Amino acid sequence: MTQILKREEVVAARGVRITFGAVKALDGADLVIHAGECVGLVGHNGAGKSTIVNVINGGLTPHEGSLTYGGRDERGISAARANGVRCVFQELSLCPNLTVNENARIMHADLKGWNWRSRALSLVKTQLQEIFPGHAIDCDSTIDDLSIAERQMVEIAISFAGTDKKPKLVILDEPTSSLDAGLAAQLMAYIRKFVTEGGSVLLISHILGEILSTSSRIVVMKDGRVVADRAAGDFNTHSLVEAMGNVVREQEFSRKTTRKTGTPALSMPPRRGHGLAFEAHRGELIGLAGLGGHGQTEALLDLYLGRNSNWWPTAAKEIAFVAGDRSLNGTFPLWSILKNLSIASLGQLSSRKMIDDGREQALGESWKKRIEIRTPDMGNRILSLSGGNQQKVLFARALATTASIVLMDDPMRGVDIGTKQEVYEILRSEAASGRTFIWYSTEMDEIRLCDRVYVFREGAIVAELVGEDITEKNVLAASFSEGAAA
Ligand SMILES: Nc1ncnc2c1ncn2[C@@H]1O[C@H](COP(=O)(O)OP(=O)(O)OP(=O)(O)O)[C@@H](O)[C@H]1O
Repeated sequence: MTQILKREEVVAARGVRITFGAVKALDGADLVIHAGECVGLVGHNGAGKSTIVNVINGGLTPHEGSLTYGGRDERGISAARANGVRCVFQELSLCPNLTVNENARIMHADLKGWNWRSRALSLVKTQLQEIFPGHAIDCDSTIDDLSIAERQMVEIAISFAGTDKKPKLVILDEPTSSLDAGLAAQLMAYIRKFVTEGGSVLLISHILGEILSTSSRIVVMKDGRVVADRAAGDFNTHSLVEAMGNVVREQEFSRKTTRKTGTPALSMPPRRGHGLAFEAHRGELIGLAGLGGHGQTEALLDLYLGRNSNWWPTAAKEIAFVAGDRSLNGTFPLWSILKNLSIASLGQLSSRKMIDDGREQALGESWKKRIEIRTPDMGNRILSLSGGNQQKVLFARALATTASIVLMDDPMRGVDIGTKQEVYEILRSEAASGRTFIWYSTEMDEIRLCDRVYVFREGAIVAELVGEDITEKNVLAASFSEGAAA
């Protein structure tokens, strides 16, 4: 610890206050980052993590408090950039209609002159290979053609890349939210190496395991303030959750052990003409597992839209969907939080074709309390919410419907641990009352909560795991084994 404090100060924000109307996003927060350390930053949804990132990155000027780079008082995005600060935002910020190398050019202004395209391409390719060895991203693609995980990987690679010199500090705001466990482990290994070589990383994540295993120091935020700042070795999961202001609850779930019987609520023949067929029965919690990008999202979309040529949902409106890419397919950015929540339930909120405002407000208030949507007013715009709180609204939108089947495409992305525990309980009790959930998750802890799990590989279902067989070892074995479904 003493050694860390003696290191060069890369950036220091002290006593920072930022308000948005009535909301105190930062209420006198301090964050100092030194060369050669990975600082883990954790806190509940809406604690102020992304806001302090925006301050350090020069995008927001503190209403009060000081900000220095290397001890010098400077302001603005270009000052941050000139001081070697790079940021991978929670809402990915690549230009979707440009190619990978064109995006690299935007982030690295010095990639100019003759042949810049091939230099940009080789910069990204080299960096991707260094962070995610063995990746299969086609770097000639337009960003639109990449999956959300691939976009996240490209943005991370562009941020760590250096045309002449490496960045001093890379801020990663929930960098693994769309990555599967294997890719997340590769990134964590790279961060450790980067830090050992003298670089600094500010790592924000709700996955406490990666914070504990990768950070040298952990800073905990609550309601716009730093409430703990200690060496990572001084924390364990339990103490970290407590410092965040949550109670650790043991997830005691009794899985359904009965075999599938009767007519399935939803079914689908083997995908890509091989592997196993898919079936979901009433009241089941079905997990879709496997490495990210192996066809789980496509399977959910086929189930929802009935695009599979051999199958058609009998009553599509009986199915609700929680989209995986919230900014692309989830939120209506110009609408209020309440309208975003109620849109899928208008039928039940209307009488004589008119929406009943009172019932709509009541629906909003009940979900606001139930999963703690942190806002002073549900009439505020959805984009005024922190990322995790937006995700909660999408989740509530699906659960508030009367749909008997709920499809979920990695719905807990960026949701804090306290809310996750709450949501797991809601899922379990709704399943017990007959709702069927089909849940793609990149987190093994969530897959373990399911009654039955289908493991995907190269677009097909290669294994079905039930009850006690749902283990990380079995999921990984099926994900990698050539003939798993044979
Ligand atoms: N542009 C904005 N307008 C109004 N309120 C905002 C705006 N940006 C952030 N806030 C509010 O500031 C608070 C802090 O938000 P912030 O995004 O920093 O939280 P966070 O800790 O990053 O949360 P998450 O874990 O969900 O990403 C929240 O209450 C949020 O609603």
